[in-house]
Amino acid sequence: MTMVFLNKEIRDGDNPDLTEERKTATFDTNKMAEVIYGSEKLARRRREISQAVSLIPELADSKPLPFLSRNEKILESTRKVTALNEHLPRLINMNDEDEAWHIHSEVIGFEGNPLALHHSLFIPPLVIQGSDEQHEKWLGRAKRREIIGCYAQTELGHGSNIRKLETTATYSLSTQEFILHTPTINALKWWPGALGKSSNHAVVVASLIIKEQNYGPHLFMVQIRDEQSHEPLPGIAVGDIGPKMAFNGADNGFLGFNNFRIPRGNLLNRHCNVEVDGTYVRPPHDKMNYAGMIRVRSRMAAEQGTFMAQALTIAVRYSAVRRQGFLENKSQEVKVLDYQTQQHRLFPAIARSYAFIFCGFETIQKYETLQNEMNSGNVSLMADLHALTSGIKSVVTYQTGEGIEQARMACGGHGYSMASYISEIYGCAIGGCTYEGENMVMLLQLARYLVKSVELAMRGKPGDLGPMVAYLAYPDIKVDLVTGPEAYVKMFQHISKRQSIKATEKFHRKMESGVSRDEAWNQCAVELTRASRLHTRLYIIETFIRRVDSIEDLSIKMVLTDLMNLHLNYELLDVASYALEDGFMSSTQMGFIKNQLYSSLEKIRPNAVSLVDSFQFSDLQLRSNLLNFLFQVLGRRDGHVYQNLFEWAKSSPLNQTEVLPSVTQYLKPMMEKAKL
Ligand SMILES: CCCCCCCC/C=C\CCCCCCCCCCCCC/C=C/C(=O)SCCNC(=O)CCNC(=O)[C@H](O)C(C)(C)COP(=O)(O)OP(=O)(O)OC[C@H]1O[C@@H](n2cnc3c(N)ncnc32)[C@H](O)[C@@H]1OP(=O)(O)O
Ligand SMILES: Cc1cc2nc3c(=O)[nH]c(=O)nc-3n(C[C@H](O)[C@H](O)[C@H](O)COP(=O)(O)OP(=O)(O)OC[C@H]3O[C@@H](n4cnc5c(N)ncnc54)[C@H](O)[C@@H]3O)c2cc1C
Repeated sequence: MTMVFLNKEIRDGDNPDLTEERKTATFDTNKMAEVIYGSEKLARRRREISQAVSLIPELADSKPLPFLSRNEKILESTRKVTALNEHLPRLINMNDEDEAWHIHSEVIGFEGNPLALHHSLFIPPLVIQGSDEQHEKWLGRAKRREIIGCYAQTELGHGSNIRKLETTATYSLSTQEFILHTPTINALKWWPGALGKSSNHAVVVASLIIKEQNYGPHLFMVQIRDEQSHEPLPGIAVGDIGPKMAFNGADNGFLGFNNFRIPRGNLLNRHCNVEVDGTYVRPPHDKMNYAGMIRVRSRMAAEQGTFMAQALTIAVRYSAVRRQGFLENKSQEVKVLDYQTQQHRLFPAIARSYAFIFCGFETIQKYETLQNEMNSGNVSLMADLHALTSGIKSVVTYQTGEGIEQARMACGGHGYSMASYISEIYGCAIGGCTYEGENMVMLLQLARYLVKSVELAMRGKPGDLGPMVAYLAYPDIKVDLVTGPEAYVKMFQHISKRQSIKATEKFHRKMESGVSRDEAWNQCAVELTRASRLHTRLYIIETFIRRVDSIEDLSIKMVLTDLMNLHLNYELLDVASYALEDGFMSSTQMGFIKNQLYSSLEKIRPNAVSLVDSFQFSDLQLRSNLLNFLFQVLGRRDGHVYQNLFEWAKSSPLNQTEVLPSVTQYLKPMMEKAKL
């Protein structure tokens, strides 16, 4: 059998323009995949899983999703995810989250499904916050999918400010139960994925009230629907919140409680507790109940990096088969990928995808360390990781949105068609700017940390600064960018440090002038978010450099060095005004950065297709598969775009009849009337 992803594999019948691209690559895409996914085993397992999935027709879409109604989409995503459930034990290692994530994204894609949140937001908080006894009771059932769950925190009136959640869980001393209640419409849970119609359990976040004292948000395991009839339990109102910008194969929902009682043992109590007599046992960290959110945010860089990579795979392959206009040779139109503007649109985004994935690996590992430490009662790492992941989730989601949108535009008119699949990827990815903490709110969380760090440095205590912010106390020494990546890091450190200090000083000046702390903070908020972005971008650059330094294979190292140099120059150019402002960067250096950037584009050009091929997304994953050629078609590995676009259009329900009712009912009478 032919393996799908051999390096430079040339298949008979592939579009020759793509074949030519694959021949020019200077490296092995399988080896690059090992670097992207972290090991030979992980990369190989992904290929094996993709191969196995492609041989199971029931795991492919049975109809083109853009042509389906909302109900049909939910039915189809549920059909696929339950069919997948049957095959899973044979296809993946059930204890391996990476394999599970990969196979779900192959089969489900970006449209969402009723189990998407079960594994990413229902089981993890149960694991993190539940006691051994609670694991015994619910975890096995959840993992076996005997029950389906979601994470119900956000309310109609409050999402960002979770201290003000209005849903209450009042402890009843007499019955030793919690009484869940939704006092107002605003207090309805609103948004939780898979809550609306699919879940029968939820981890609910509610304000814990004991003897009229409010102890803030806590997590409770709540059964919301009958396990046999699937009807909502008495005292519960639940439903779907309606169509969204994307993710319409999932049923995001609302949930209200009318004095709904749950046993005392349903408070997830690994780290805190309410004893029988109502005594509250505090967790080791004030924000322990927020730990699950750090976990999700720590995964977002890698996740969003792969979202952007999928859009770029589609756009780069398409750009290599799309010919339009002329350069020197007037006898043949050029591939649009040869235009410098097209390269400038796509290549920096490829570099960011790599950067986000590398950075994501680091944050996931950091979270795992935190989790182990928390399990043994050490919460000292929480503040640092909260600050770091708050910044990273905000920067990567925003830049991923930018990158996907550029990918769409790079496909011209066909990018606007749902046949490109890019709008679906965009709709899902851009949600990341909002979910898991609205970006501005999270940038301001990181800013708190930066301001505190600057204050420490100002008080002459640089030794107290953690490694992530040690640079805030470094002296300013001018750098020569020609010397390489370290000089770029130093330049970025200067920019980031200066902005953090400026924002902190402004904040102090406001307070000294008599403005209250909160008001002063708000008056400096834009400057503070700028500091957070710069700090985060610096961190991402550093992770990129660390990763490239660690690579041994020379051919891979060379192409990744080109990509890293592109990243360094693109990022620095983007923030150059900060360094020009105080003369730290000269206009000559600015010119140098631009020239380096343009020369990086040229260097990357012959490897562009192979750099995206290296992500090894299957045609199924890009909804461009051969088996189901009627679906989204722009990113096909074989490059046969046009005939498949035509097939796609022919399959539109509108084309199943020649004369539509809109014509007979309205247009024809209008035209007839005009003739009179
Ligand atoms: C076996 C098979 C398995 C298969 C499984 C596979 C599954 C795969 C499935 C599918 C794959 C398909 C692929 C397609 C993918 C599609 C993906 C799309 C999915 C979409 C899913 C979306 C899910 C979304 C979920 C949610 O959004 S849940 C809700 C999230 N909500 C928030 O994030 C709220 C944000 N707000 C807050 O976090 C807080 O309110 C706050 C902003 C942090 C403020 O909190 P507050 O208490 O008010 O604190 P402050 O006063 O501001 O600060 C005080 C202090 O506390 C510190 N602090 C704050 N938080 C933390 C913390 N977490 N840790 C540590 N410290 C913290 C803060 O720094 C302050 O410190 P200082 O005082 O020292 O400054
Ligand atoms: C696709 C999707 C899936 C989701 N899934 C879930 C889920 O499974 N479970 C769940 O519980 N929730 C879920 N959510 C909800 C999500 O977590 C919240 O929408 C998110 O936390 C933002 O909160 P909000 O809606 O209250 O925004 P708001 O806070 O109302 O934001 C509105 C504006 O106010 C600004 N703002 C708010 N507070 C401040 C501040 N302090 N300083 C400066 N500016 C501020 C914001 O920056 C923003 O510009 C989901 C949301 C989406 C879009």
